[in-house]
Amino acid sequence: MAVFTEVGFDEARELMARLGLGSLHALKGIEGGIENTNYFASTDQGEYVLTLFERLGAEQLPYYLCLMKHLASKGIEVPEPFADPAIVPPEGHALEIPANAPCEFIHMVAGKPAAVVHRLAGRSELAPTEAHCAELGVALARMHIAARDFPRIQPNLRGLTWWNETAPVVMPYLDEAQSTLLASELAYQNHVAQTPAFAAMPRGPVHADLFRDNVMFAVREDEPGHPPHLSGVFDFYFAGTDHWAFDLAVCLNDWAIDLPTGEAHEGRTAALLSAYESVRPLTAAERTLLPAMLRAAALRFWISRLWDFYLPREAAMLKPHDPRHFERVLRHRSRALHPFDTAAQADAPACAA
Ligand SMILES: Nc1ncnc2c1ncn2[C@@H]1O[C@H](COP(=O)(O)OP(=O)(O)O)[C@@H](O)[C@H]1O
Ligand SMILES: N[C@@H](CCOP(=O)(O)O)C(=O)O
Repeated sequence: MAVFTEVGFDEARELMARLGLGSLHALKGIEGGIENTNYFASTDQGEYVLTLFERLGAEQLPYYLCLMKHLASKGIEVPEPFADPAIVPPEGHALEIPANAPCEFIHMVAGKPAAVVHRLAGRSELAPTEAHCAELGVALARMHIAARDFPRIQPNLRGLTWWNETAPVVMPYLDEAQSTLLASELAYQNHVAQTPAFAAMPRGPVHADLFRDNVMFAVREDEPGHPPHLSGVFDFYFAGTDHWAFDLAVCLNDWAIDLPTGEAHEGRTAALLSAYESVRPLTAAERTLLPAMLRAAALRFWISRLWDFYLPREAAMLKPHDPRHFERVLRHRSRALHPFDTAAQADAPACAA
């Protein structure tokens, strides 16, 4: 992440003590990421991550933090958030809890809503092999299934509505070819969203940003000297209720893409897909619409990168992502054949692009 908001050592020390996490001895701003302010916080009891939410309001945060808690309780490797013992969780069904009710996982730090979670062991694998993609595919499908009974609902805030709102904001910065691509792809995705196949695809809580840099791999304690395995998934702050196939497409567009060209890598695509399907086979509607979802996922990150690039925020440490990468991915995806077979391409909705 970037450090958008500086946190004083004394304020962090008081928070860690209040949460029962021990005595703070180091607080270090983290350079990766672009959405929130993150610090590694080391205490005499362990290693933690302090996140200050820069754009998200306190009414959206319970969804993310309670989802992480829900997944952790089902044995999915995610950072578990720490509760303020002074806040009593509201009773009743999650859907009946008012959005502004106090949430035990949200703390105020430097005037911003914040969370403290466990620091996951390991490091991200930024040059994934087919084996890494296969581990990711299994983890993603297990996560979808484990989240099925999560009782809260919150739309993907970076979904179709946001694309429609944000495209006109970035359009003035684009050249003619880019404007044409953006407008036609948006029209295509609005069309896809009206189709029966779209309505038929299964939905649930999805991560929606499960890129290489949001997954950790670590050597297992009982396998010293062996290669690292997937040890955890983090950064749930774009999660929302959306189609599982969209989430799968987000992963394929990062893990199974050749970064210099933006083209799909056949072996990594096959590894990720077949591993995912070894846990949860895709439905017929998902198979039909996977090419459209791959385009949707490319469009989503092209728009957000354009937005971050041309309308940047102040930050002490910020490395904006390159929007041209997802423009290239989108151009390839809108030309590509179906990842399963070419016959199924004919079943996909008419393409306006
Ligand atoms: N729970 C965690 N465990 C270990 N490292 C983490 C954790 N959360 C964040 N990080 C580190 O912080 C970096 C930025 O976090 P990220 O959530 O991607 O930020 P942002 O929300 O701003 O995109 C990650 O690349 C990772 O190195
Ligand atoms: N993964 C997104 C950006 C979101 O930032 P993250 O650091 O929270 O993953 C992209 O690559 O555009």
